[in-house]
Amino acid sequence: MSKNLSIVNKDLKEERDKINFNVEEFTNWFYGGAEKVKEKKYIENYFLSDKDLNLELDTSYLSYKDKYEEAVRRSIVVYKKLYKLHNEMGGTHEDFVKIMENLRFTMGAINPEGNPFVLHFSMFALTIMNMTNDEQKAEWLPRIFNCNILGTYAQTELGHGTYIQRLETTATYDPKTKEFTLNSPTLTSYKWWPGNLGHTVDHAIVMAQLYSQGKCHGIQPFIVQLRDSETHKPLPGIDIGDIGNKVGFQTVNNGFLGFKNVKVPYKNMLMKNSKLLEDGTFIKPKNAKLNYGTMVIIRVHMIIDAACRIAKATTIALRYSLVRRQSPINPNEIEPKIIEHITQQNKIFPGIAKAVVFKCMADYLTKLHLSITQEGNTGNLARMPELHALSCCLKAVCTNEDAKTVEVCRLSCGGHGFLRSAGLDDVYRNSTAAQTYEGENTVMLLQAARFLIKSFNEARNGGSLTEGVKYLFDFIGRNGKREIFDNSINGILRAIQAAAAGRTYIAWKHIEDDKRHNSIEVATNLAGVHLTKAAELHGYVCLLQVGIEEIEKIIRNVSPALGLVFKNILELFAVDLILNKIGDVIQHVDISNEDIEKLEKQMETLFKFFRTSAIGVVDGFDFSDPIIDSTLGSYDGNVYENLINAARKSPLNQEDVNRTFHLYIKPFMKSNL
Ligand SMILES: CC/C=C\C/C=C\C/C=C\C/C=C\C/C=C\C/C=C/C(=O)SCCNC(=O)CCNC(=O)[C@H](O)C(C)(C)COP(=O)(O)OP(=O)(O)OC[C@H]1O[C@@H](n2cnc3c(N)ncnc32)[C@H](O)[C@@H]1OP(=O)(O)O
Ligand SMILES: Cc1cc2nc3c(=O)[nH]c(=O)nc-3n(C[C@H](O)[C@H](O)[C@H](O)COP(=O)(O)OP(=O)(O)OC[C@H]3O[C@@H](n4cnc5c(N)ncnc54)[C@H](O)[C@@H]3O)c2cc1C
Repeated sequence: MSKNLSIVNKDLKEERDKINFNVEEFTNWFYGGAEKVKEKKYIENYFLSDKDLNLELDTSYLSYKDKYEEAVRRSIVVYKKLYKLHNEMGGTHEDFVKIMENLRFTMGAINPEGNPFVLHFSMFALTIMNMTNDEQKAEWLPRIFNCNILGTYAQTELGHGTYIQRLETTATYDPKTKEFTLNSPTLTSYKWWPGNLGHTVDHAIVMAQLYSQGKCHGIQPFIVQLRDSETHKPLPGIDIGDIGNKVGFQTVNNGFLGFKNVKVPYKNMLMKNSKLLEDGTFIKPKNAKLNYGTMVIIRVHMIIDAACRIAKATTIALRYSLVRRQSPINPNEIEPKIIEHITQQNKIFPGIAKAVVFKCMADYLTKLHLSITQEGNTGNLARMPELHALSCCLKAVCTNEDAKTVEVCRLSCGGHGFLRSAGLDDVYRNSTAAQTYEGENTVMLLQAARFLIKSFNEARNGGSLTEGVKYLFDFIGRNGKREIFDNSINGILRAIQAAAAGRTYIAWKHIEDDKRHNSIEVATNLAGVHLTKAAELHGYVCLLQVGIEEIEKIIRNVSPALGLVFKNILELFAVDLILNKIGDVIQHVDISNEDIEKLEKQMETLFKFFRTSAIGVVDGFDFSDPIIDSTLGSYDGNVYENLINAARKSPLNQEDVNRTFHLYIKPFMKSNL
């Protein structure tokens, strides 16, 4: 890829010259302030400029094994530097978090197919931080942060990923020896999928059914050593390995794991929530779902990941669309930049708006998570179900939108979008993986729908509702009358709320009707399609509601020019949403054909305004060239030079004649068949 930033493609330069707001001001908002941007740039450059990383090597051409080994090598270069930088910065916990936050983006450029240590610093560390008692923290945390041990989160099994109550791994306690014995009684009880498990880590949090005093007490977390600290050989009774090639995440080293009479000391059961006394007496936690806490944290984090993947994909698609010229609109005119085709704007502009609104949602959810966790630490668990429902719902809606948007961006780049060097394939693979991991999206929507149906019943009975679902009262209050549409942002919000509430009502009624002949569980299953649609619409309500609230605040705090851009983005998001959900809206809102045509016209007007701001916004996402890593999306826009340079690096082009010519092709051609 061209490194010369001074020679920017003239079409792209012309676009940047027209930007009428301060791009830096947008960047400062996106990263949470000028200081954070400075930090991000510093940390990014600190790692990416390291020659030992050998980033010139295009790992996509390596074999599966070589890719993994290179990913481990690069990660170790990074982690060594991480500790050096951490010490230089002052060595506090806050410094560590700052570096880790920025590393999330940087690591994508260093190991594009995934990080073989990601679970150590995320789910493993977080579980130990949040589910242990004080002695356990003192014992394990220093070893984790010094990387004396490396760990993962081993929950999913061959037979069960979703319905974790039925995990089959057993941990049987013996009060005489004060040990648990871990076993995998069936093939389906083998752990399957945990990231970094195959050959990288030597420890894991293992979720297993606890048996004590002859009773099963449900799934509990245990810290288990899997490999010898010196030789890295699997310990006796441990059957462990890599699960093989996947659609993506090739270097994450997802693994399998079986136990045969593996002994684990008493102190290794995580005891913050459930407790087991040394004599084997089990003490229930205040809420059994506290043991699911790590999944909730990661689901919350996944919203910002989705926003960033969309931001990256739209940056590539837009920059390319501003330099690619094809197909005159007026027959006698020069070929326009492809962005002039309105359908191209329709492919890319709503995606940019989604990245911004998802970022608002990520900020909101992160704050909510913090406040509900603080309440939890004082023993008040009342809002746990609300957080669970919201994080499930938004994890599903945002990662579904993410995968769809990234794919549309790829399509918007035509043939070149299909090249690996375009940089969209890993983004897409990571997006689709996110639809499955940390809770499969349909299942996540069904969890959110449980909360909606409960809230609907509560509303019907005149009970109280949490803020985010109060719109159900409006629906019930209308008593079967349809919401009257008005074409304002709040009008659009009310329309989507009416659609979400209406679909919740349909699902609720479906269940009530079916309950006459079936159990509640069967009736709920039969209403499943309505339930997932209701939850999805609820997710959009949350996004729009939070988008409106957050963007109103932002507009009050930024320059008028940037404020207009945010207003434009919010309207784009809202109008795109209602047009995409018009079928659901029509069912529950009094909206005329003229209203819909007006919305369609409004979208065109919004595109017109956004046409000049779009490049400023994607530049404002501030992905440096090594991070964007795309022939089509580099800052200089020298797409064609980038493409040919990347092609020349293909291993096949390192010699004029490939040996297969002499081995096979020539003899075949000379054989006269
Ligand atoms: C220092 C580092 C800092 C930061 C790093 C941060 C981020 C890095 C970001 C990303 C990198 C991370 C990862 C890399 C990539 C991949 C890793 C992937 C990991 C995994 O996939 S781990 C495995 C994940 N597995 C799942 O998600 C399983 C999904 N299934 C479930 O969650 C449960 O089975 C399910 C569906 C919730 C059902 O549970 P259960 O059967 O027990 O419940 P019931 O149906 O009987 O009852 C439901 C009932 O329970 C309530 N509830 C359920 N969960 C919760 C909860 N968590 N909190 C509160 N309440 C809960 C629910 O509301 C129902 O209540 P009701 O009965 O309706 O009243
Ligand atoms: C890339 C990747 C990384 C992963 N990393 C980890 C890790 O580090 N640690 C770990 O423990 N696990 C990990 N996992 C496992 C992951 O969490 C599970 O695969 C996920 O939770 C889905 O569970 P499942 O595979 O059992 O799917 P299933 O539940 O078998 O899903 C199959 C189908 O059944 C449907 N279905 C299942 N239950 C219901 C229901 N109740 N109602 C309606 N439909 C239903 C689903 O919607 C889906 O369509 C990872 C997975 C992937 C893909």
